[in-house]
Amino acid sequence: MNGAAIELTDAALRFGDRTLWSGLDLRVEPGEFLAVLGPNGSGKTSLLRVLLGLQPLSAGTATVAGARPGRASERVGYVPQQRAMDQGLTLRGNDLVGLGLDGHRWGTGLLGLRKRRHKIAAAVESVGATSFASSQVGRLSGGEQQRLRVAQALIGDPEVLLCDEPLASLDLTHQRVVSGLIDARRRAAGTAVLFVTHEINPVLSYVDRVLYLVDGRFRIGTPEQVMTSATLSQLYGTQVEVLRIGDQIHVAGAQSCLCEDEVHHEADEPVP
Ligand SMILES: Nc1ncnc2c1ncn2[C@@H]1O[C@H](COP(=O)(O)OP(=O)(O)OP(=O)(O)O)[C@@H](O)[C@H]1O
Repeated sequence: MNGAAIELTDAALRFGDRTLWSGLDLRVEPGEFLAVLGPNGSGKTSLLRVLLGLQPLSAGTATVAGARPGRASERVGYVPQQRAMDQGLTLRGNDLVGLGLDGHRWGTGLLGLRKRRHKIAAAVESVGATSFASSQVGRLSGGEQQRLRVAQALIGDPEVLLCDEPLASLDLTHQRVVSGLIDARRRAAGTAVLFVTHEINPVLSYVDRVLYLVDGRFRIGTPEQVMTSATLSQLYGTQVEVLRIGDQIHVAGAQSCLCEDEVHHEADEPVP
């Protein structure tokens, strides 16, 4: 792919009187890992919705995988937040992953079906899900379901991977597995990753740059540039302390901020 994987120019998003962000210039390169951080309601998911073509910008322009948002969906993968699927869901893991394939590309003949099956098996194997991919997804654990969602998002070999808090409600082990899979793909295939998260620590070693949104303001830069007491205090408009403990970053003092220390539990209950 020539040029940026994602490009926003002087982009703004407003709902009524409220400006979520404006004057946003962002260029994400192929293979880059960009973390999008910010408190609840700062517009992280809305940014993803813009890039998916589900939400028009109020001003400015956006390009994703070389096209207007939503126009190149076969070149864009999407990993949603982990949510336990209905236990009664009889869809099998392999079929869930297969939903990520563009049906037209494979045809309906025997050859097409065989190629499709191989492609699904390879995607399932790449996320270490072979042993449970023929089970009904409703009976799988949250971590297993999330691995299948990553396989579904990656099976079409996307140029851009959009992730909406894919680690939320996963335990630490599965956070590592899922984020490691995403990192491995962008290194191997040059997939650009835009990763919305409340917690930077599970992905800190992968993050090239951070887009940090707070109440209409934002900062873009490397974690070293953005995750400092001075920068976050300025963004939040109040004193915020950023502490580096070992290889982790802890943010203290920002009201409803990063929630770095929030404990996540594996979601067992279906979320309505
Ligand atoms: N279509 C819409 N119409 C009006 N307001 C909206 C719409 N979509 C989102 N909002 C508002 O925009 C704000 C930002 O929402 P968004 O979901 O993007 O935040 P977020 O940063 O992802 O938050 P969280 O961390 O809680 O998931 C919220 O206050 C939300 O209510």
